[in-house]
Amino acid sequence: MEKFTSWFRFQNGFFDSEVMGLCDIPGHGRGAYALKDIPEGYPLFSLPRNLTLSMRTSSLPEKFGREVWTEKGLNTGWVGLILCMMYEESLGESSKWSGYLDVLPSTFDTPMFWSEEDIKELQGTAVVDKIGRGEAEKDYNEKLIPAIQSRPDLFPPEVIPRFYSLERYHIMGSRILSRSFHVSEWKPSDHDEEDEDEADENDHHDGEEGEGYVEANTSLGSAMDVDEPEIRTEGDEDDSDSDDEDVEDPSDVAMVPMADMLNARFESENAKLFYEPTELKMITTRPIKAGEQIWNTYGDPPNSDLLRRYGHVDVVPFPPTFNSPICIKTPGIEGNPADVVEIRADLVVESVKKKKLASMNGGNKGGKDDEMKERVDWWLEFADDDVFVLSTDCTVPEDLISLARLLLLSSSDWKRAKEKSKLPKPAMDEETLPIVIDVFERRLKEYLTTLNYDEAALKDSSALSTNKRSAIVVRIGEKRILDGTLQELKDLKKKLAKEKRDGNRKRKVEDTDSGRNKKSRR
Ligand SMILES: C[S@@+](CC[C@H](N)C(=O)[O-])C[C@H]1O[C@@H](n2cnc3c(N)ncnc32)[C@H](O)[C@@H]1O
Repeated sequence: MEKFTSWFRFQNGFFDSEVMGLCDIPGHGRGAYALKDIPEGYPLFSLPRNLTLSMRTSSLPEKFGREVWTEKGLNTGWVGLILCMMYEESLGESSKWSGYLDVLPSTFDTPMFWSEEDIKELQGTAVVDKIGRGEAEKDYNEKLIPAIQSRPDLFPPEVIPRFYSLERYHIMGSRILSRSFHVSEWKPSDHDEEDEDEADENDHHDGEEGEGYVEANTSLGSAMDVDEPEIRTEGDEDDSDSDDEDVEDPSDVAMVPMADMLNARFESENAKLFYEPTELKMITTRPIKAGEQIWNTYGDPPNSDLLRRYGHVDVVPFPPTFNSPICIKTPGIEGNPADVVEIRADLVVESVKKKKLASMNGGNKGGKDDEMKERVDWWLEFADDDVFVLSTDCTVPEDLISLARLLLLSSSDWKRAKEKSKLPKPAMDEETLPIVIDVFERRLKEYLTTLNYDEAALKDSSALSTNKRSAIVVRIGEKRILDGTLQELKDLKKKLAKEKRDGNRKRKVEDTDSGRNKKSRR
C-alpha cells in the first residue's frame, strides 16, 4: 500500500496518514481504519479532480478524436471508460494512473464470475436476470473490437491479446461496477447563492449551513445504476427532447483513487466524498474511534444488488426500532434490512387466470384470454414497471393489489374503468386476498429450496464456499419477506372470515329476531 500512497501524493493527492491507515481486513479485502479518534467533519484525504480516471480525464478520447469516439458508440454505456482503462493500463509506467491501476483487484466474487452450478443457487432471486454477461459481451464485440481495429497506431495488434481481451474487458467492467463514483462536472451556476435551495434538492447538496462542501453525487458504485445508457439503442442519444434528465452521462462515471479503498456496511457510513470546484474530499460524517473501520456508503442496497455489484452481502442485526413482521416472528434476527423481493406482474395475471378458469368450468376460454390480454396491455400503459418490489416491512405493493382487482373486474366494470381511464383502488378485499396469497405462494416456489432448509444450511456454514453462503443469504432475505407477508395476509384472511361469520351470525340473529317479532306481531 505504501507504493500506492506515495503515487497518490506524487499526483498531488493529500492523505492524512496520521489519522487514517489502509490494511487488509478479514472478509472485507482492503479497507481504511482510524489510527486515532477522529471528529466529525474531518478531511481524511483529498484529490484533484483530474486525478479521477474517466472519459473526461483519460487522454484516449482526444487521441481517438471525439467525433469518431461518438460515431463508434463509445460515448454510451461503460464501454468507453473500459477502453480508457485498458488503454491506460497498456501504457504501463507512462500512464498517469499506473500507481493506481497496479493496485486494483483482478478477481471478484460477483456472480459474473461464478460457475453455472453456483449461479443455480441463485435461482428465484433478483440476481440471475441482471448479471448481464451477454449484454457486456455484445458491447465488447460490436463496439470495442471494431474501435481498436480501426486504430492500430493506438492499439498495436501485438498488445491486443494482453490488454484488450474479453477477460480484461470483464475485469475492467467489474472494477467500474464495484468501485466507480458518479462525479459530475463542476458547474458554478449550480451553486450560485440564489439557486441554493433548488440546487440543494436537485444536486445532492449537503445542505448543512456553513459546511462549505458539496456532497459528491456519489454513494460509491452509484455509477452502477447506469443501466439506462447500456440499453439505449443507437440514435437514442440524439433525442434532445427526451425527458430523462436522470439518465446518467457516461462521462460522469469515474474511478476515484483512494476513495474506492473504503468498504461499506448497512447504515454504518462515517465518511463521505464531497466535491469542490477543483478537488474531491473524503470527510468524516460521524466521530470515529481509534481502531474503527472507516466506512463509506454504497447506498445501502439489498443483498441481491450488493452481491451482483460488489460480490459480498450484508448480515447485520436488524435495528431494534425496526417495525417489521419479520422481526416479530424472529426476534434478534440478522440480515440486510434493505432487502427486497421482486414479483413479476405476470404472476398476478396467472393467478387470476387460474381462478377464472376454475370458476368457468370449461366456458369460453379463448374470449376471456383476449379480454385479459387487453386489460394487461391497458395496465402496462399506466404502470411504471411490470415488476413489484416488496421490502422488509412486508407491505403488499398497492400497484399489485390494483392490478389484481383490475383483472378481477366484471366485463361491465372493466369497460367503465377503461372509459374513465381509472385503475381500481388498491383496497384488499375478500376476492383479491386469495389471489395475492396465491401469487406469493407461487413466488416462493421459484426458489429451489425452502426457507427452513436455507436457515439450517446457513447455521452450519463452515463447509460452504463463499459463493454458496452468499447465495443462501440472498435467498433467506427474500424468502423472509415473502414468508412474513404471507403470514400477514393469512392473518387478514382469518380476520375477514371471522368478521364475515360474525356478520352472518348477527344477521341470522337479527333475522330470527325479526322473525320472532313478526310471529309475535301475528
Ligand atoms: C470500493 S471497494 C473497497 C475496497 C476493497 N475492499 C479493496 O480491497 O480494494 C469495494 C469492494 O470491497 C469489498 N467490500 C466492501 N464492503 C464490504 C463488506 N461490508 N463486506 C465484505 N466485503 C466488502 C467488496 O469486495 C467490494 O467489491
